[in-house]
Amino acid sequence: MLRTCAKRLRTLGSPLGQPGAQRRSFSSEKFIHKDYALPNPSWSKDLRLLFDQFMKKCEDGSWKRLPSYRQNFPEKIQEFQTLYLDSSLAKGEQHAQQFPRSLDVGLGFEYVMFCNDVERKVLCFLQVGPHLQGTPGFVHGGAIATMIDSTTGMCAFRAGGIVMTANLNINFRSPIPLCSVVVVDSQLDKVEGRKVFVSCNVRSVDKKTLHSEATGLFIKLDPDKSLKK
Ligand SMILES: CCCCCCCC(=O)SCCNC(=O)CCNC(=O)[C@H](O)C(C)(C)COP(=O)(O)OP(=O)(O)OC[C@H]1O[C@@H](n2cnc3c(N)ncnc32)[C@H](O)[C@@H]1OP(=O)(O)O
Repeated sequence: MLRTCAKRLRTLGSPLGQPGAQRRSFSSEKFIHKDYALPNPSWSKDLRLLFDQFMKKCEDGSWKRLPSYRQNFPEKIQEFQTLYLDSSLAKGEQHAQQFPRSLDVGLGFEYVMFCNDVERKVLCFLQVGPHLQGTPGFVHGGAIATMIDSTTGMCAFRAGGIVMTANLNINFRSPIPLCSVVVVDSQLDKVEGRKVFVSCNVRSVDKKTLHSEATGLFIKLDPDKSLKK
């Protein structure tokens, strides 16, 4: 698996595999966004197949592919700061990046999410790159938690708007081989006032191996309470 992974990365070549390549340049006049939830040469056959399969499911409108960017749109940052931060604390954070998109292409998290708002589900097809190693040959638990948080967070966001993770409970059942592809499957359980409950499992592509199970509690942010920095 690792050898295949290294081979795919070599084919990426320059400039994609180089540190700093594909960085977005920021200026208030021109903000370039690249959608990273689309196939690139680092994607394995498994990831590509899942992507193609779900793009077909999008044709009747039941499923939607969710685009994914490294940086938030400036107007969204502004809106968030205006609503939830004490104005005296609000600072421009134009150079901040979304953590799961901050590693170079093919080395970290390669993923695409699809949602089904009727079934209240978000699925993430994830290829775990060689820079996410924990125990030799396997993915770091924190990297798995990151993608569980992101996927369940997206599921909660689609139901409740702007939310933050209040509690995340994960059982790691079997290790994930580095460079493999897994499916993070999240389901909205219930919404109680500002509390959004989501559950999730992580399985191998053939569904035979259960890697992790999790539950998350997300809280819808209250515009009357400012977040402290
Ligand atoms: C699309 C985007 C995907 C992104 C995914 C990534 C998301 C993240 O990783 S967010 C980063 C990690 N999370 C954080 O840093 C959050 C830190 N915590 C906080 O800021 C606050 O505790 C926050 C905002 C969650 C809640 O604060 P606040 O709005 O004051 O809510 P609060 O009034 O305390 O609680 C509301 C309700 O939730 C309950 N609650 C809050 N926290 C918890 C908790 N940890 N466990 C159980 N219940 C809780 C309260 O008991 C209360 O219940 P009830 O209404 O029944 O009395």
